Amino acid sequence: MSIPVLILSGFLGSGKTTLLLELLAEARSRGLKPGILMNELGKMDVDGEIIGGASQVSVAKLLDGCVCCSKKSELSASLQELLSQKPDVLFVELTGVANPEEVVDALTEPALLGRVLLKQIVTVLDAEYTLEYNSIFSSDKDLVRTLRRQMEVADLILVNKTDLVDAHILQKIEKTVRKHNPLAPLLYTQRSKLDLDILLRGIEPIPEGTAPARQPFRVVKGMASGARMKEPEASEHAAHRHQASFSRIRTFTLQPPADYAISPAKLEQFLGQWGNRLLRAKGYLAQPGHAARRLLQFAGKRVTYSSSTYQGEPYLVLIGMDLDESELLMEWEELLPGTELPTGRKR
Ligand SMILES: Nc1nc2c(ncn2[C@@H]2O[C@H](COP(=O)(O)OP(=O)(O)OP(=O)(O)O)[C@@H](O)[C@H]2O)c(=O)[nH]1
Repeated sequence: MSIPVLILSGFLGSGKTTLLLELLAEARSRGLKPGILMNELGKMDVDGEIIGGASQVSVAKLLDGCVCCSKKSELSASLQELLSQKPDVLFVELTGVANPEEVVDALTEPALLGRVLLKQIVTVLDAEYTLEYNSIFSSDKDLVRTLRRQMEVADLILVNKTDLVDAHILQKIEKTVRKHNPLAPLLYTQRSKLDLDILLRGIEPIPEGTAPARQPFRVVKGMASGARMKEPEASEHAAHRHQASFSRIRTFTLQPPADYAISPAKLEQFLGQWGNRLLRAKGYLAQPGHAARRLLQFAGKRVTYSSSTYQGEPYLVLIGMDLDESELLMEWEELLPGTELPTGRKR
């Protein structure tokens, strides 16, 4: 069974920790055991102290670095540590300058694939400062880009601290938000208070003895006889129903046949065709001329390859927003007939 993950993003001081405290209280009243991952930029673990003092829950902390960059490798290890304590739900609070998709990326590490399920990304906006942060005149480019990204990928947007601004500011914020995310529900909040059923609906205590999920929850296999999607076992269906992801960001795991080496040119053509809908891709694949699996990374529309010691089945994870599954599957099928066996034989 995969553990649902809620990602809390939003700029510094917008109200993420306040929301997390609300979520913890609600989770407790629902009999849920949460695990928390907190990421702080400074060395001082301020929020961890607040949370730790407030509840008896498993907390993992990544200090002095943003998960996007320096802490990325530790993120997967921390999440695994949290999972070993058998939580019913994971809350991940990001630093204000993190892109939520970077965490989604970490959720697709081999050790976590299929053990966690992204439920929703919540972005909290500070009503007092959002317009200023978003203005290209008063903010630096990176900051504006991050803020917009946080809005774009959100499944729910909270405009918080409404007590500090007038109604016309809220209207302007809504206009700005809608430019970047026309779909996500937008709520106005004070002290990050909302009907938390919106976030926790369908998350239930996991009965003792339930086996943890081992398989990727969405496996698409490329096969000579035609691609197919791995269907969940009958017993998994109920779990999948109530654990449905409500996120626009989805991950897909593509598995080429074990001994097919995919040429970089074809792979890049495949990756390039999704435009902005493909946020990131990575995986371990066989490549012509290389005996060992190669690590592929696709980020910011650039592809890089590096050597790896990975010895498992090859796979490619795609992280996309509004990616169409059947379209993806069709194109993946197209890609495979052109692949080459490592020996040079054509398929
Ligand atoms: N006036 C007002 N203050 C708020 C509201 N929500 C949160 N705060 C306060 O704003 C401050 C920052 O809130 P946090 O929840 O710590 O914000 P955060 O996003 O976790 O901040 P970082 O961890 O620095 O990124 C705290 O002092 C909160 O009590 C609100 O709706 N109105």
